[in-house]
Amino acid sequence: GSQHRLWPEIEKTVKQQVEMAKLGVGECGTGWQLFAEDGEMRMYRREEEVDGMVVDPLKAVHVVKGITGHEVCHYFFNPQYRYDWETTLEQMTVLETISEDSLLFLQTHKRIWPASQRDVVFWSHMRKLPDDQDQDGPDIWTVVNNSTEDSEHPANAGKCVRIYLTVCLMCQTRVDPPKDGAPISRDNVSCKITYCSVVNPGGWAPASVLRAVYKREYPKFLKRFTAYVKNQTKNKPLMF
Ligand SMILES: O=S(=O)(CCO)c1ccc(-c2ccc(C3CCCC3)c([C@H]3C[C@H]3c3ccccn3)c2)cc1
Repeated sequence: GSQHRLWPEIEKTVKQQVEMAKLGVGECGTGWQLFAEDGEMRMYRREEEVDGMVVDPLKAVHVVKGITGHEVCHYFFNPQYRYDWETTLEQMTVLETISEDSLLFLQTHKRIWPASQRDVVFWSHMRKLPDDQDQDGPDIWTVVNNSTEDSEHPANAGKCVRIYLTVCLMCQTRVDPPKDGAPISRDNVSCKITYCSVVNPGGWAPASVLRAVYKREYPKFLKRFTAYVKNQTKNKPLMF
């Protein structure tokens, strides 16, 4: 059918974000600093400011047993689950269904004192991609969220400061088949999750407050979200 106005941007951004997510934190020698560790989860950030505002890029890598990349992306992308795991969310609206794997969201996040309340408009796209580093392995599943304009919801028209974000959740599934040729079970799968995010707070907020919020919220978010997916899928058939 005819192309949606956002489709070219979605295509370009998804490819770009997946390539960046594949880059390790050791590579490109730039200053990724480890700021949180919990079991298999490692969280890194780079300290960056734009116009005096903290926009620290974040990259998290986590390995979770018993779930697949398709399942992780399914529960991250679909709006009906979001209030279960996104604790800083106050309001979420699906403004437009662009396609069955692309949605336009408006979200308001809980106010973080002393900063004013924030909202964000972003498109969200879920995609399966061949894993070029492991041709005969399972595909990569990804969800990319990227801020965009929406004429019905202009920035800073109400009480909220509009933020701008790009988020990439990239999932690589690993299957270790049982020796005895038994069918694949949850004990034989694990998922390597790479979560990259850059959030521009949109208006001034004290750097110390923002960095403290990110330090607290991001590890909590990834732990809570992955625990949610494990709990939701534990008695369901595997989704590859
Ligand atoms: O991955 S997603 O696309 C999932 C869909 O919801 C995503 C993640 C995070 C955000 C977000 C938006 C605003 C803020 C701040 C900035 C200044 C004041 C509010 C934060 C800070 C609060 C931190 C935070 C970190 C991680 C998770 C949630 N909260 C995070 C939005 C979307």
